[in-house]
Amino acid sequence: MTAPVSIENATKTFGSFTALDNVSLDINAGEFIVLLGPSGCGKTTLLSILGGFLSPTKGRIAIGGKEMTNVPPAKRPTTTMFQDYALFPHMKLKDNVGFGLRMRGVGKTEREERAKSFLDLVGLKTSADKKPHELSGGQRQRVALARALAVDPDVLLLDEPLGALDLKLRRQMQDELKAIQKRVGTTFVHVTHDQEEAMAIADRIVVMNQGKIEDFGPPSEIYMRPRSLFSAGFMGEVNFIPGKVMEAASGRAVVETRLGNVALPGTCFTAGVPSAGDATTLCIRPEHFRGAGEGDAPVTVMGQATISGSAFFGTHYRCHLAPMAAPDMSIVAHMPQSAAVAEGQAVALAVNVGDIVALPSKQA
Ligand SMILES: Nc1ncnc2c1ncn2[C@@H]1O[C@H](COP(=O)(O)OP(=O)(O)OP(=O)(O)O)[C@@H](O)[C@H]1O
Repeated sequence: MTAPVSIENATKTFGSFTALDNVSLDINAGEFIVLLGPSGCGKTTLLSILGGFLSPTKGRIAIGGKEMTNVPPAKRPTTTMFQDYALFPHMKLKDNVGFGLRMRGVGKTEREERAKSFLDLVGLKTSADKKPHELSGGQRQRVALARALAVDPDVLLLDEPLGALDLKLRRQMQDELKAIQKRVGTTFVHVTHDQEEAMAIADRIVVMNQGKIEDFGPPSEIYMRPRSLFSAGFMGEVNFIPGKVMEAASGRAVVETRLGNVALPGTCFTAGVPSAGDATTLCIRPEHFRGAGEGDAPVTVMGQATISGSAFFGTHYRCHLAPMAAPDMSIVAHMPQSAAVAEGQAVALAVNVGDIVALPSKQA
C-alpha cells in the first residue's frame, strides 16, 4: 500500500534549542523522498515525527489525508527501519520477516507465505531457513527491508539504513533499494547525509540545514538549479563568485564581479530576480567551464586564467585556475580527458550563460 504525506509548519524544540523550524512538506503517494543534510540538521527529528516517536511542538502531520499528529507509532500506517536494524539472531529468516505479521495475529501459513514472497522480493527466497549469522551485511540489510515491508506499511521510514555498509556494497544496495521501492510502490522517506546516495535513489530530495528546508526537488533540479547557496554547496562541488547587481530590468540583470560584468537572463536567478544593488553570488559547477567557441549556446567569458594545478580523474582533469583579473581567487574547472593540460597554461573562463545560477549572497 502507499499514501501521501503532508507536513504543515512542523516545529520541534528541545528546551531552548530548535531542532526543526517551521517545516512544511508535501510528499506524493509512491514517491522515494530523501532527507539530505549535514549531521544535526534535523533529519532524524523529522523522520521521528513522521513515525510518531516524537510529537511536534507545533504543526501537524497527515498521512493518506488522515490526521496523525498525536497518533502513536503502532497505530500509524508507517514502519521505521533504523540503521541498527537488529534481526533476531535465534530466528530463521522467514520468522524474522514474519515477526511483525505474527504480532498482528496473522496465522502461520499466511505468515510464511508472505515472508517467503518478501524474501523473494529482496533476492533471498532460497535462504528462508537460514539464520542471520549465516548472511553477509548486505544480505542482513535485505532481510531487514523485507521485514519492514512485510507488514505492508503505506509509508516506510528509513534512517541511514545503509550507513553500516562498506562503500561498494552501499552503492549496490542503493540500486536495489530503488528497484524494490519502484516494485512495491510504497512511499519511502529515507535519511542520509551522503549526497551521492541521495542522487542515486531519490525521486525528490529535501535539502535540510539547521532545522529548515533549504531546497526540495528532483536530484537534477537541485544540482542544476539550486535555490540556496547551502543547497548548491552541499550537492557537489561549486565555485562561488561574489558580485553585485548593477542593473535589473525586463527579466535580466547585469552582475558586477571581480572577473568582469556578467549579463544574465532572469532564469539564472533561481531564488527570484533581484534589484539593483543586491549582493548576489554566481554559482558555477566545475564541469560548466568550457573552451571558448565550443558549441552554439550563448557563452560568457570572464577573462583569462592560468592553470595553477591539475589532477587526472580518469573521466576529466580537475584543474585549479587563477583568474588573471583576480589571481588570489581559485576557480576549480574540469577539462576534458583529451585536453593538453599544463601548469601555467592560459585558458579562457568561458561558461554557457544558462549554466550559471545566481543566488542572494545572504539568505534569510
Ligand atoms: N532528545 C533531544 N534532546 C535534545 N536535543 C536533541 C534531541 N534530539 C535531537 N536533538 C538535537 O537536535 C538536532 C537535530 O538532531 P537530528 O538527530 O534530527 O539531526 P540529524 O540531521 O538526523 O543528524 P545526524 O545525521 O547526525 O543523525 C541536533 O543538534 C541534536 O543534538
